[in-house]
Amino acid sequence: MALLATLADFAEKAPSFSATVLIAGLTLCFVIFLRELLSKMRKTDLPALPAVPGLPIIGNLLQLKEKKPHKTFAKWAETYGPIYSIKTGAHTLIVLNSNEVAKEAMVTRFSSISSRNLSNALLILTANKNLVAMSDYNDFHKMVKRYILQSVLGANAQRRYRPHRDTMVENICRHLHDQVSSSPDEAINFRSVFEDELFGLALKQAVGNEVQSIYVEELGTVLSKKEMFKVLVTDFMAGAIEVDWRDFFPYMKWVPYKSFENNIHQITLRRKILMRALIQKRKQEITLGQVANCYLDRLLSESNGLTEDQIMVLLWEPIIETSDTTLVTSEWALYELAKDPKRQDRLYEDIKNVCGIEKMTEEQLPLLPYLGAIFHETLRKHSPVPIVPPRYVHEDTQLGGYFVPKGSQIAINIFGCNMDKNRWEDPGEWIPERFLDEKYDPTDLYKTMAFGAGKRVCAGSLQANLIACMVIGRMVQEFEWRLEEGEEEKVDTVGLTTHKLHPMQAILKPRRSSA
Ligand code: HEM
Repeated sequence: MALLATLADFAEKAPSFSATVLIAGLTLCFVIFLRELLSKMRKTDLPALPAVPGLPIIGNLLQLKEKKPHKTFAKWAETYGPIYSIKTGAHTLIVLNSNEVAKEAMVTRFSSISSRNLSNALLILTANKNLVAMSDYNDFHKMVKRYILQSVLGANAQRRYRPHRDTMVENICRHLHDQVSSSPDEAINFRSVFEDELFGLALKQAVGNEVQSIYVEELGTVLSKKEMFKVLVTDFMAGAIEVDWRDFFPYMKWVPYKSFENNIHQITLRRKILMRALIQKRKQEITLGQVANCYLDRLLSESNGLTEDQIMVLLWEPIIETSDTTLVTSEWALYELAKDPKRQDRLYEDIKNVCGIEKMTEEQLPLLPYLGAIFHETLRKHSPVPIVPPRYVHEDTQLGGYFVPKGSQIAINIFGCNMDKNRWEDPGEWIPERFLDEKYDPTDLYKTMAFGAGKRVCAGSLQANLIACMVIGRMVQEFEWRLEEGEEEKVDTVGLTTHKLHPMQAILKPRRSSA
């Protein structure tokens, strides 16, 4: 009111027309300012978030020493509820553990929480957020998401790559048959066979062929496919969980941490050199007129505006994404089936009823709802991406009825959502039948939060579904699976995604001849 009176007083002394305009303008500004202030005050009237008690300066960091924060977060949710805050050094991290609050953050309040907050390691490894999955939500993101969907992950592109997937599945069957026939009583490491084939598929989609080896001029040596896998996949996965303590104390950024920096820079440099060689190889093939219809061809033809470094990381993205989470899902599903003969028999009978003596095909997937249920239950219990790459709140907002201030970081704990006792009966048990309930649409890929939600939902969910379901189904159609003794207890995970720490060892008995 005092401000309004001062304005009136000022107007009396000013020439009448311009004074009226001025008063109107200033009054409008004041009303806007007042509205903003009131809306802020209303927000802060919301209750404060429950906070997990921690220590001064370091907050809850010591409680997160074990490299499986998703499990600690889910445990805290039992005491503090589905949404609470913790302190990670200088930062406030808001942790979401139920489908309701996670969806509110990913869909309803997305516009206030749409940018990424990456660790120092991830910033370097993603060449400053140049991946579709790690970029902020902006024009660059929309453009490169369109590229990857049109060229690799969308329905049309996946139809084009169908022969590659079929070849991959049959190669896996052939390798396993060979191993079983040469040593029938020996346990088999399914992962080592699948990993190699899946990486081959990733290379075919990205650069047009499987590349069994490549001469890398900058290294002066030939790299085998196994060595390429290490440079492009394994090293990144290890680097991504490297902790730089300066992430938690930004005011200490000036302190050098040489061992961390050297390690991450080495990983990035080796990847860059190898990707450059792969790109060079494809460019030579293009000049020779070899058609491949791969992602690189598209990136090169669309490259106006994309730098060489951007093309390199964008091309690398589907290689790492194809090679990891689908493998995690398929291995856990086969582990659960090998442990559970009754459910394995049920799946086998279903496949036999639908396919007879013929090999199962992708066209038959919609006719196999139990296989679909196995896929979704595995995604739920083993949450391949347990925590969504952190988001950043760039304007004041609210979640779950609590005020969430600008500057907070958000961790969406998918594992916590999938273990929520209020949503899932016996969440710790693997019960695929729960997804046969008629409340679920069999074609819905998003029955759990495994793929995220909203505008940043996983772009690779269709590919993941096709590959994992075909691999699980064909493996059970081809072999009877039993865990080797002592395997049942080996449920520990390692890494950024929920990789089985000990690759599954299973005894396989062929159900069909290798022909
Ligand atoms: C079972 C397998 C998979 C799971 C559980 C999974 C899960 C996820 C999750 C949780 C996100 C983050 C969503 C967010 O930030 O809100 C994501 C994003 C993404 N995923 Fe997947 N993913 C899988 C397979 C794949 C595959 C095979 C590819 C590609 C080859 C892929 C490509 C992507 C991309 C490009 C994004 C970024 C989407 C965007 O930011 O707009 N994913 N995925």
